[in-house]
Amino acid sequence: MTDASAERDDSVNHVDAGALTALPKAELHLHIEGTLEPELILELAARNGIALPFPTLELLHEQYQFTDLQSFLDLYYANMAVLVTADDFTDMTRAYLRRAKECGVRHAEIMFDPQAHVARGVELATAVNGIAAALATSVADFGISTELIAAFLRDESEGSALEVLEELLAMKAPIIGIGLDSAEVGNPPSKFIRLYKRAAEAGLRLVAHAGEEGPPSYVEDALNLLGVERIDHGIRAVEDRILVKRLVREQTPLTVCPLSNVRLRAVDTLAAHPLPQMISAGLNVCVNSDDPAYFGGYVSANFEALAAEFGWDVATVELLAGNSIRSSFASVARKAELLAELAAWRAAQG
Ligand SMILES: Nc1ncnc2[nH]cnc12
Ligand SMILES: [Zn+2]
Repeated sequence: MTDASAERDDSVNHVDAGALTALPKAELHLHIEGTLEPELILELAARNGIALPFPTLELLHEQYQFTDLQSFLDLYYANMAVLVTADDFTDMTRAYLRRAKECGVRHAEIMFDPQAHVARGVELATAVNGIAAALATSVADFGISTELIAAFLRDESEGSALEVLEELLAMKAPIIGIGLDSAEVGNPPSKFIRLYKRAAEAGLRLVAHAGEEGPPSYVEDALNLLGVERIDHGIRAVEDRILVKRLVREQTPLTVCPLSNVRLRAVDTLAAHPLPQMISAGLNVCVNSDDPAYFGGYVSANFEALAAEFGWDVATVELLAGNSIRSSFASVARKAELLAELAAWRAAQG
């Protein structure tokens, strides 16, 4: 990391860590299974009598060094073995909401991976009901409005995704939309045209991971072939000037996850992250934590690392928080409430 403070212009209104955690924000790119902290993994393993390959905190911590997306996914899926009962899913979700509250998150759109649980023999209803129980009281318990998104595994078949989607619809699962995640390269959006068509027919909102490790053409295809409203990551879009122009013109939300990108080596260092370039280009970007238990921090940690690295001022973090709120699937009234909170935060910064 470069020493951004050495280059700071004191006339610029920099933001301190306290202000960044108080900043009212929405988190739009968050995998609930990626919030399973090592301590909770061990606790749930003990509760469910599951023998883990890495049975101590020390051994588990040693596994958190990733070379790419797949090396992370291997551990992420293995650790899900501890999620057995609905209470396990509820506890995991509540633990996230507790931490999100400390980060100033006021609205969260939470992805879960239904196929990953069904494949382990966990009933779909167990996962859905467990997560939904925590979300049902998120406003009362944590002051956070929430939505749930079912993310489908792009390295599985479209048929498998369609089967699970039909089951979710039949059980009236409280999902607002669908997403697409897991191993990107070699699994283009074109594999999932029927899935997204079915979800759109069912009135669901559409998002997809694209341009994390995959090429800019995956971002374009997610828009053109799947009709997504929001792109998760999208950082490789910057490699295609014409695509950037389109994304700026259409103000397509890109849910960027900087610490994730560094830990999964999508970028070499935070200093080399394209986010400042994306902001300058006029792209509709926001900051998110992706899988915070694996990538060194929750959403405030992302803001803090970025603000330190790039010497951000109040106006920049306000823009990013505003983008997160405006790009959410929250109601018009809720967005207005959160934007008013953001304006109050701005006024308090002087
Ligand atoms: N960053 C990520 N990219 C793709 N799939 C994921 N599943 C959980 N985190 C992911
Ligand atoms: Zn993700």
